[in-house]
Amino acid sequence: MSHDQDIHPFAVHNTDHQDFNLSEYQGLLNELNQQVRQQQPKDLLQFCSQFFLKKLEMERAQHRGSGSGSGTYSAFSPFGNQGEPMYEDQEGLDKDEARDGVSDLQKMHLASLAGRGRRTSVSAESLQPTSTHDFVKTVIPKTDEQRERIRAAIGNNFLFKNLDEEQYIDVVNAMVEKLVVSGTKVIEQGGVGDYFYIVESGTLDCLINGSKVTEYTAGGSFGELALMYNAPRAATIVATSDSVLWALDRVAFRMILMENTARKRRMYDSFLAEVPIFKSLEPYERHKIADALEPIQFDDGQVVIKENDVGENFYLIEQGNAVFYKTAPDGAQQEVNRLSKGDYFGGKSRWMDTTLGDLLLMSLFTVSHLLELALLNDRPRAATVVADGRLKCVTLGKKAFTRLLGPVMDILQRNSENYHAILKQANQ
Ligand SMILES: Nc1ncnc2c1ncn2[C@@H]1O[C@@H]2COP(=O)(O)O[C@H]2[C@H]1O
Repeated sequence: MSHDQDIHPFAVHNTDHQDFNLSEYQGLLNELNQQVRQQQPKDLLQFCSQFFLKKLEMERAQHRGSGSGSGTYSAFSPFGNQGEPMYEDQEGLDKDEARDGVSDLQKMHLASLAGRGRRTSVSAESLQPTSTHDFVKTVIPKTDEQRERIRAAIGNNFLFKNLDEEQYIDVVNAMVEKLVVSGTKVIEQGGVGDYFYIVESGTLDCLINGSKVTEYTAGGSFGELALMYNAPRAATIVATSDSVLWALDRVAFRMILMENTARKRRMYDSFLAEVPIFKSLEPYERHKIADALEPIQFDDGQVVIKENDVGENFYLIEQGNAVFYKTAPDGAQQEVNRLSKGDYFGGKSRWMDTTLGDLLLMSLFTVSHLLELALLNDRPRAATVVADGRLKCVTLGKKAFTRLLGPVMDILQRNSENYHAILKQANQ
C-alpha cells in the first residue's frame, strides 16, 4: 500500500485499481449510516472521523497481528460475563500492551463503572494508540495571547508534563477554545466521547448518576476516559460559573496524550491499590494520583530528605529500603525507623518525634495513620531519610498531595474506626 493510501484508505485513485472493493465501501457507509441514525451525534464530523479511525485502527491491528484474527476488543456487556471483558483475539493485541496489562486497566475502568451500577460497552480499539502515520495534525490558528493562555492553563496539569517540544506545539495547535456559560452541560453521562477538556478559568461540577463526585477549577482536566476506552462518558460535567475551556479532539488526544497517561495509570494502579492510605480510594481516584506521580531514584547512602529541612514532597517507596535517623542530644545519628515497599513518608510526622520504644508500642496501623495526618501539616522534616541500597520511589509534590488527597480526612474516616482517637492523639 502506498503512503497516500495509508492516509486515505477509502480514496479511489484510479478506476483500474485492483484492490478497490465497492461493496466493502458501501458496507462501511451503510454501517456508518446506521450508527449515525441510532446515536444521532451532536458533533457529526467528529463522530464520522471516530468511526473511520476505529475501522482503520482495526485494520492496522489485523496487519500487525500477522493476519491472525481481528486483534480487537469485542463490544460486550461487563455484566454478561461476570464483569470480565473478553478479547475476541488476545493475540491480535499489541504485544506490549497485552503484556503490560492493558486488559487489567480496562477491567478496572469497567469495574469502576460497574460499581456505579452503569452498563457500558468498550469498543474495539480502546487503548490502541493512534499511529503517527495516520495522524493528520490539526492546526487551529491562534493569537499569541491565546497561546499564552493555553500555556498557563496546561502548565500545572500533570498529563502535559512530559511532552516534548513537538508534542507541545501539536497540542497547542489542535486546541479549540470553548466559552461556556454557567449551567451548560459540557459532557453528558452516557454520551459519546468527542473532546478532552482543560479548564482555563471557571468552575465545573462532575456528577455521576446525579451525585457530585468532584469539581474542577483552573488547570483541571476531564473527559479522557471515553476517548481512551471508547466507552460512553462516565460522568456529567456541568459548568457552575461562566468558564473558559480548551478542548482537544479525540484524535489529537489519543495521538499525543493517551499513551503516557495509560502507561502511568496501569504502571501504578496495582501498586497504589496495595498502599494502605490509597486502598479505600475508588479506582478513578487512584488514576488521578497515578497521573501526578513522578519516579525518582536514590543510590545507596543518598539522603532523600534532611532533618529540619522544610519538606515539599510526599514519597512512596516502590522498591528498596529507607532508613530514618534522628539527631540525638549528643549529636549522634540514631536510627529510628526503616521503611520498605509500599511505605510512604514526607512532611513532619508525630511518630518521628517519638522514641523507638514508643514506636514499637504503637501498632503499625496507628503509625501509618498518624503519618497521614501529619502530612497535611507544614512542618520541617523531623528526621533524615537515607537510602539503604538502591531506593526507587515515586513522589507527589505538596500541592498535588493536598489537592488530590486534601480529603485525606475522608479517606481516614473510610479507613478507620479509630479515626477520632487518632486525630486526638495527633493533635496533642
Ligand atoms: N469518579 C469518576 N469516575 C469516572 N469519571 C470521572 C470521575 N471523576 C471525574 N471523572 C471525569 O468525568 C469525565 C466524564 O467523561 P469521560 O468518561 O470521558 O471522562 C471522565 C473523567 O475525566
